[in-house]
Formats: sequence, structure tokens, C-alpha cells
Amino acid sequence: TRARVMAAEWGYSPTNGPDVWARLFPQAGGARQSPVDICTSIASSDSNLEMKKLTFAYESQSDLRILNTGHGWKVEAPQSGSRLEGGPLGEDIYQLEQFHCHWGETSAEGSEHTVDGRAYAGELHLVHWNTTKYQSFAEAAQHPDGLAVLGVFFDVGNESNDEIEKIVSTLSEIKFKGQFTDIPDVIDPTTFLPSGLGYWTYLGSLTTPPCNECVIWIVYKEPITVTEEQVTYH
Ligand SMILES: COc1ccc(N[C@H](NS(N)(=O)=O)Oc2ccccc2)cc1OC
Ligand SMILES: [Zn+2]
Repeated sequence: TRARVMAAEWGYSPTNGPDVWARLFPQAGGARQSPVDICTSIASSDSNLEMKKLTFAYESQSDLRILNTGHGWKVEAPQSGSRLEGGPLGEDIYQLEQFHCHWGETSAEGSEHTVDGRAYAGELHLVHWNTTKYQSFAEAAQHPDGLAVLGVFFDVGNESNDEIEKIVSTLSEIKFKGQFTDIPDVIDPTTFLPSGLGYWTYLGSLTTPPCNECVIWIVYKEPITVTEEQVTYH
């Protein structure tokens, strides 16, 4: 039936959106689903998180492939030389796999997480997987400590972000879902991170189907500034 056909293509409308994802993707009905609203008044500061500082090391890469996923863009950036560790990640080392962005029709909305009910213009996700315990990204995505995703909020301001511009400037070549192209510039993921490194962390899930409950979320408190053009659909 049409309803079944619609549900097979998940999205964000009333007939195929988050409220019905659990029909096709059972994990979407789970107890640790993302995104969440971060209530800063009940977020507790955890002293042993400070003890083991979160540290990261990335490589610079050029000719990265960017894909239009139909729900945003994704840059495949497997970096065997990258390391994310410490903080909430225990003794395990996580490696960068890809990064992608969520944004909205206007700069009034677009982020997946909200902070005390407030949405940001967009949100960048740097996705890492646990190479200490698992042999592949796909395997890691089946385990509760398999993935670690760094979230960085976008605030709209007057200055553009040069690194984001390297990505956004290629979007005109991939207007349709499934299209991809290579980013000629050298990209250093370190430059996406805010200067203030305070963060919130919680155990959650992929925010889209299949909604696997396999993500240790690390959401930076400080947004980075981009221009309106850099975070809105054209
Ligand atoms: C099986 O592996 C995955 C399957 C699906 C997603 N979706 C992802 N979820 S998120 N926001 O939690 O990273 O969302 C997007 C949205 C736009 C572009 C790319 C990803 C991520 C996965 O691995 C990270
Ligand atoms: Zn995401």
C-alpha cells in the first residue's frame, strides 16, 4: 500500500517521521534515543571527567568525498591516524570515520540537540568508532560503546568559517540525494572545534534510522560561528 511505501522511505513528515520510525526500526523505540534537549540545570558536573581530559588528534586530508544523503551532507573521512580518547571514553581509543551536518530551512532551527529548549542554526557531527574493542565501524555500531560522536553547534554571525566554506562551496555540485564529489581543499577537522572545550556527555543513539543505541555523545557547550549562507538550504 502507499502507506507501506511511504514508511519504507523514512523522513521527517507525519507519515514517515520520528513518531513512526519504530515500526521499521525497532531501536527507535528504545530507552536511550537521541537527540535530546540538554537541560543545563540538571546536567551534573562529573569530577572524574575532568581527571581524564578528552583529547583528540586528527590528520589533515584532501580529496575527501562529500555525499548528499538526502537529509544533509556527509564527508567520508576514515582516519587511521586519528585518536579521540579520555573524558567519558574510558580506556578505549576512537577513530574518525566521517563527519556530517544537520541544518534547517532557516537559521532559527536546524540543530538536532537543543539546550534548554533552544535550537541552534545547525549542528556538526564528527563520528568516531571504538578501535580498541571492535574490528570495523559496522561492528562497532552494534554495541553500546561502539561510537563516539562530537557535536558542535552552529551560531549564525557575521564572520564565515573558512573550513566550513571549503565544504559548503562544493554543495552546488551535489544538489540531489546520492550525488557525491571530491573536496579539493585540505580539511583539518581540528578547526571545526570551538576554542572552549567544555562539553555535555550522555549515552544515546544514532539520531536517524536505524537509530542504533551505540553512541557516546559529547556535545560542546560553545558554538562555532558561521554565516547564514553557510547553514541554510538554497
Ligand atoms: C549505520 O551508521 C549510521 C547510519 C545512520 C546515521 N545517520 C546519522 N545519525 S547521527 N546524527 O546520529 O550521526 O545522521 C546523518 C545525517 C545526515 C548525514 C549523515 C548521517 C549514522 C550512522 O553512522 C554514524
Ligand atoms: Zn548527525
